[in-house]
Amino acid sequence: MKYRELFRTAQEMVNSAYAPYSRFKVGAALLTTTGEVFTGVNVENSSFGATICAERTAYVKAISEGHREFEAIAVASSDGAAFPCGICRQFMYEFGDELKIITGEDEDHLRVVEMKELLPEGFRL
Ligand SMILES: O=c1ccn([C@H]2C[C@H](O)[C@@H](CO)O2)c(=O)[nH]1
Ligand SMILES: [Zn+2]
Repeated sequence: MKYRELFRTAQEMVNSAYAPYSRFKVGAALLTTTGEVFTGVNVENSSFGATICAERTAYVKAISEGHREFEAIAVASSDGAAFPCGICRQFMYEFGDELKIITGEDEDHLRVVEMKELLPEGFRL
């Protein structure tokens, strides 16, 4: 299953997270509609509000390389299933409400949900 592999890529990223404050490490793997994968981790900061989540790191990398269309994002953490936070939901909604979000405790317990379920009636200009 393609999403299983994407989730494994997210899991492989967890150790690269910079999370000295929360110790909650997150890895993400973002699949474009043309088949490229961009990874990301959470990067925390002494000024806590400056922290960027793994999901947005992956998006920023992909968008800055010219990509705009995304099929799915897998999210893995050092401590069980992680669903994207509210800021990330809004950030990702900008690029489509049909994105699949793959998360779970491990690759045998994956959940696949759609962006429009995570952020119904989302805001877009
Ligand atoms: O889906 C999530 C949820 C949380 N975090 C990060 C932000 C912060 O560094 C830490 C604790 O909230 O986890 C993510 O990267 N993605
Ligand atoms: Zn977030």
